[in-house]
Amino acid sequence: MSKIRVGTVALVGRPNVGKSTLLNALLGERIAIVSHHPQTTRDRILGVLTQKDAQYVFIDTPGMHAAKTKLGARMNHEARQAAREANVVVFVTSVGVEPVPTVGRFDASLLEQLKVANVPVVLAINKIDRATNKEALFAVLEAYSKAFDFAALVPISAKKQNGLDRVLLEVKAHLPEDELLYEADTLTDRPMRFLVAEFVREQILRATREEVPHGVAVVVDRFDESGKIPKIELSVHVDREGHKKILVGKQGSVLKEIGSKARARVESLMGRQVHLALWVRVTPNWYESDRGLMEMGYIGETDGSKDSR
Ligand SMILES: Nc1nc2c(ncn2[C@@H]2O[C@H](COP(=O)(O)OP(=O)(O)OP(=O)(O)O)[C@@H](O)[C@H]2O)c(=O)[nH]1
Repeated sequence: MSKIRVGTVALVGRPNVGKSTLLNALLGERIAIVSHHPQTTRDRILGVLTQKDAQYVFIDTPGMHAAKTKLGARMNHEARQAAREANVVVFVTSVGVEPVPTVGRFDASLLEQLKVANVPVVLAINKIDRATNKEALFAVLEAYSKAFDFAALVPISAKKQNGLDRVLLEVKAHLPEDELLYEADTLTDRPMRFLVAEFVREQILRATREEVPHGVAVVVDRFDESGKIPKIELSVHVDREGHKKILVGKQGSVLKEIGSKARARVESLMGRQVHLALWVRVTPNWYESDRGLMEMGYIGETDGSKDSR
């Protein structure tokens, strides 16, 4: 097989800057979950994009942030790890309606961490579609280029799919020459049951907005493909009784909507009809204990102690 540019690319940035939207736009498929809530992403998602002359293996890192809970510490750890392992980092930041020509405190501290990682970093300034004052973007670019020695600086809109080819081009320039890591038609290495749980979690975050925060975990209890129509059963663990009430809604209306929207996404990805059943269970403080995190699949048996810092 002839050699092309191949390597891993970590998407790093504060919560809510649009990393998952960017990943989905680059892949042309919605794998990562997107919501208005910060810190939607909890796991690293491996998405693979294969083009004629390059294969990009993307890691979608959870937004790095000050750790308040064990789950937070876990996310920080994953993000740093991803940056260390990657051939190239795409550092995503975003601008508002009126772009501010300074590097925020959060971004500055993340960039400090990246200096240590010593990998090429491409800056993607996202959400430029929101900026009414486009001129102000130049000052933003200048501020960032003073703060860090970026391999390239690219203004983008993940939502409107602007600037994405430029990002890929700049990333490709720093990927090593190698043979394909994955078959050309691979989209993700994540098992379908993981994606199904993520799709349900996405719909929960969308349906409940601020009322049910991040104390929610989705676990697949049964994934049975033996029949004509696959049967998937999931438990939704919430922190307290009040959250269960909100999630279920009047006569089950909210849960029904979550289930049917998630099912539609699963069916579209699997290309076939599925049965999907959801149960809501109250499991207080699951995210504050190693055991809880382990049971929900956020940490493995061996790394529990490492992340209890
Ligand atoms: N206007 C605009 N909104 C965007 C753009 N990209 C993402 N968004 C929105 O920003 C919000 C956060 O997007 P996500 O992709 O979930 O952000 P994230 O960085 O993955 O967030 P975490 O999972 O918290 O790390 C969503 O409401 C997106 O629709 C963009 O280019 N323009």
